[in-house]
Amino acid sequence: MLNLARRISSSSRFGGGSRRWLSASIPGPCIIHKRGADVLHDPWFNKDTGFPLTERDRLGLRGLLPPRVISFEQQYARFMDSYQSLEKNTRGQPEGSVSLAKWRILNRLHDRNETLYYRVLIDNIKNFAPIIYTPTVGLVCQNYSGLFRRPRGMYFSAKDKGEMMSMIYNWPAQKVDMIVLTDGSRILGLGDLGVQGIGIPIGKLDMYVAAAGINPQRILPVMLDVGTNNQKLLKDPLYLGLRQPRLEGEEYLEIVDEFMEAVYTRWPKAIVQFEDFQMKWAFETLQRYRKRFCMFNDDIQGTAGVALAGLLGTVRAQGLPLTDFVKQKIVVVGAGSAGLGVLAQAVQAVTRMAGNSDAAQFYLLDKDGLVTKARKNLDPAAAPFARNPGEIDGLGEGATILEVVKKVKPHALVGLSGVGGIFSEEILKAMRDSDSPKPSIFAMSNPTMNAECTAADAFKHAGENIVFASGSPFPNVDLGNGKVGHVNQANNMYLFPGIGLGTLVSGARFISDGMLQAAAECLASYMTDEEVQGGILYPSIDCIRDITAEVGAAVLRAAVSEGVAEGHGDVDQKELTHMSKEETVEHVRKNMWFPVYSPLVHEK
Ligand SMILES: NC(=O)c1ccc[n+]([C@@H]2O[C@H](COP(=O)([O-])OP(=O)(O)OC[C@H]3O[C@@H](n4cnc5c(N)ncnc54)[C@H](O)[C@@H]3O)[C@@H](O)[C@H]2O)c1
Ligand SMILES: O=C(O)C[C@H](O)C(=O)O
Ligand SMILES: [Mg+2]
Repeated sequence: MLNLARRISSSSRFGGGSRRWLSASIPGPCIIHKRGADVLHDPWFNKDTGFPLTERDRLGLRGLLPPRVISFEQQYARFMDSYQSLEKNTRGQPEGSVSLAKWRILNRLHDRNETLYYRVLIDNIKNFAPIIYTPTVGLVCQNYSGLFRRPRGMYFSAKDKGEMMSMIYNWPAQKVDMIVLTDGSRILGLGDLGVQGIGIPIGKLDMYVAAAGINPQRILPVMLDVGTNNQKLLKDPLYLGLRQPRLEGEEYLEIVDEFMEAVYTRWPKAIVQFEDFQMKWAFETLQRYRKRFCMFNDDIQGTAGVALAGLLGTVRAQGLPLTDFVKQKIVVVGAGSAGLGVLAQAVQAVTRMAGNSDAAQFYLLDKDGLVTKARKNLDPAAAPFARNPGEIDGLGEGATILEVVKKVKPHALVGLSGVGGIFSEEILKAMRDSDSPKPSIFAMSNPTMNAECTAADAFKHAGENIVFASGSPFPNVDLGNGKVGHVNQANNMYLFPGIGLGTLVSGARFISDGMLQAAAECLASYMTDEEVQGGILYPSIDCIRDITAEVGAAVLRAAVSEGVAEGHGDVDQKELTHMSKEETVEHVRKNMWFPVYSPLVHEK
């Protein structure tokens, strides 16, 4: 519901520096250089029927709107009414078309009135996240060329080589804080969707606004269109991207290099989040840019922190001290950017706890089964996690998931394969013999259809005492007798907004391992013992702004202690250094934008 008691932002509509929030109830003015119909057609300034009469006079709007002024609260209620009517009227219709209808109504509001859009999004994040983010965003990407009405964000294609440095100045905002970039090559578990993958940066940045209060006037979704290898799209007459196979090798890297140079020439303090790149480019670009630019890869690094926080939670759920993490047997299915990122961070955690990684009992499987040192053409990125063939009771190269689960009896089974339903009934039943009293099953692949198993199947086959997490939301499971199987959403949305916000407010030059580790540790320690004992590993998405403020503060403090923070806005590095933990959280919170109608003041 609309929360009128919230604090309001005085500043952010200017795009000029992030001034502190006011606790007073009068929002600061906003300078506007347009008048008349141009104001109504700019979603950033538009208030629809909410323009007060004096403002209508000042901005030349008189006569362009019906005479009655409708308050923000009334507009909000009217939108929610139409949304709820849509829900009622589409009951019983196919889920996909209902979700798309919901996405359309939200998208229309986004296109028309950003203030109202972000306010309803923030207040109803639990209901709307599955529409603007996973799983519906996957469907939107699959149908993007048909759904396209208006552009959002920027598109740089292979045909723009040599032009990017000037093209970047076509973006109308003077300042950009946060960019989410994709090349569309691995969209969720849906594969190569080419230019249609732009839906992902848009959805991620909506989460940045909702969860981290990044000013929406300073976000930029970007599609790097280097072609697609998706034959269906290449043949589709409506496909909006380049009709050519993906660039490879140096040709590909030259495009990404040029884009990165262009971005940092115009906005040297912008943060770039790489999203949904196929594995080879995800690792290569992270390696290539992470010390030169302020960037991170969400699928590798954001996912790793969320998974590690969840896995540490499952140790606590068993009533064990955190240091027992080193004894956990964890099977990860999927050796891509996400699976390898998770294992790398888990190994780092073991090393911190035990002094070295010898104790780690992790098992990695890909499409060819258990990854061992006997693997032909073993991927160097997977090599550190390859087991010796036969070291566990005859488990050899390429052993199946079922064989591995039966022999290893893992404490946790983590799915990051992108393959829906791969945790079969037999595999889930085998988890009943796990060495853990509360076996964990993380079906983290997105969207819902690609989850390794459903929540209901996990509780049905693996038993009621499991701890369950999925990447896309599932409803809690009714176990009968008043008992409920809790579903956690192990999604990087719990970390990337805080990583971005903490980095921004710290003014860090780059994103260090220490900053990422601090983010994961903060999330891991967020839940109480009682909650984790009840199988609840992550906070409710309803309080995503609170957790993001905490994560952001942890990231900021790590940046300060590692000496990479340079300060942001009118708060310099020295001032950041002197803030207590509580003051840092408050400072991060104060930097969050919050949507209200600001008085508009026209300037030529
Ligand atoms: N929940 C989250 O926060 C989150 C974050 C990142 C990625 N993901 C999801 O994880 C999935 C994988 O992402 P990625 O970037 O690692 O993809 P990727 O393409 O880099 O890797 C996929 C891996 O799965 C393996 N695989 C394919 N079929 C398999 C099978 N039948 N059995 C075992 N392994 C198999 C492949 O060999 C590959 O190693 C996607 O569905 C994505 O949506 C979820
Ligand atoms: O986009 C998500 O929901 C999580 C993750 O980044 C993914 O690629 O699946
Ligand atoms: Mg992703």
